[in-house]
Amino acid sequence: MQSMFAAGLFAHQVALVTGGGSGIGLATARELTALGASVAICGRKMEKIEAGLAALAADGVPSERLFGGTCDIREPDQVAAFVGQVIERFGRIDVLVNNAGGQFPSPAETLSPRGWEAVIRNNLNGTFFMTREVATRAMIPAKRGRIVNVTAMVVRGFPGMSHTGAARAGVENLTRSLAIEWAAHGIRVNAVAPGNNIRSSGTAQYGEELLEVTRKATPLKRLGTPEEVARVIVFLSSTQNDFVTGAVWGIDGGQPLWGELWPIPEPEPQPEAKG
Ligand SMILES: CCCCCCCCCCC/C=C/C(=O)SCCNC(=O)CCNC(=O)[C@H](O)C(C)(C)COP(=O)(O)OP(=O)(O)OC[C@H]1O[C@@H](n2cnc3c(N)ncnc32)[C@H](O)[C@@H]1OP(=O)(O)O
Ligand SMILES: NC(=O)C1=CN([C@@H]2O[C@H](COP(=O)(O)OP(=O)(O)OC[C@H]3O[C@@H](n4cnc5c(N)ncnc54)[C@H](OP(=O)(O)O)[C@@H]3O)[C@@H](O)[C@H]2O)C=CC1
Repeated sequence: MQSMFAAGLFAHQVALVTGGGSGIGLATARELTALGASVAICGRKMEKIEAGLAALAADGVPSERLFGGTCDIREPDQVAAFVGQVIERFGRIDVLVNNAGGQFPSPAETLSPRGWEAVIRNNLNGTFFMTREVATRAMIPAKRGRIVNVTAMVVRGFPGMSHTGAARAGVENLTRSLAIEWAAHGIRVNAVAPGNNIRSSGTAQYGEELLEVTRKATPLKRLGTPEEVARVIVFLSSTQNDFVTGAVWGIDGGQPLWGELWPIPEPEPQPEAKG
């Protein structure tokens, strides 16, 4: 794999990538390890983690620079245990990529309280639990760190998936708050917002038909790749942009600027206000 970054950019550094066993997370882990980082990946399913570790090993990354395990980011005890294992294994954490997340399509009016909570917990709570754990145990004591949150393109709301829209908007705001709170600790906090138009293991679950709708609604008229998202994550994770913090960078082929994202039922015209 040819990298656009300088060889050894992450030498002697340690990165933790949540959801690193597949898709954007794995592409990020591959780029970071190619640049010399030691990487820890986690997810709920061990088979995905094993597949991710195998892909990294096949790239030629030595096993002493790899660590993986199960951790559901929604569970603070599991988060604490995993972060403890990473620190025990590598002694430090320089970079945290909060990539784990996901949701399901549902109109707001039929979304159950448990369905709403499941998605808020998965995307907002989990990101906060992991971030606080890594910051307090590794980054704040070391007075250095870079955190990159992976959200989604929510500037136009997220009709059909309002739960994730709310959660991701929460993560974007958390990004800004922590960028300020932790600036004094030498920690930068940024986010990337992939469009709904990245072809990945994640979007495969939504089917080709919806992906074609999102492609057509993209000014660049193509889908993005996990590697294109990973390169921006890696740039923000590096020391090459030390004056960038609290930013949310879109990777979306111009999608927020133009076009119908996906069909929603045409609303009945509303009566004009009287008086
Ligand atoms: C019409 C608009 C469609 C827009 C499509 C746009 C095109 C693509 C854009 C894609 C952009 C984003 C891409 C990605 O995010 S890639 C990542 C893809 N992966 C996923 O999204 C999967 C992630 N899902 C999960 O991890 C889990 O399903 C989740 C954590 C969300 C929930 O798991 P959990 O174990 O907590 O859930 P439970 O089974 O305990 O259920 C809890 C309640 O949630 C309800 N639920 C769960 N799944 C569904 C479902 N598929 N549909 C409806 N409701 C669901 C469940 O019923 C429970 O509630 P109740 O007890 O009340 O029944
Ligand atoms: N692809 C796209 O177009 C877009 C993607 N995104 C976001 O980008 C991120 C990566 O998505 P992508 O690579 O496409 O999809 P994937 O489904 O391949 O990646 C999601 C990863 O997160 C892990 N994960 C999910 N929930 C949890 C949890 N509670 N605890 C720990 N790990 C978890 C999954 O592993 P496991 O199932 O084993 O837990 C999986 O490895 C996600 O947050 C996604 O929502 C946002 C916008 C668009």
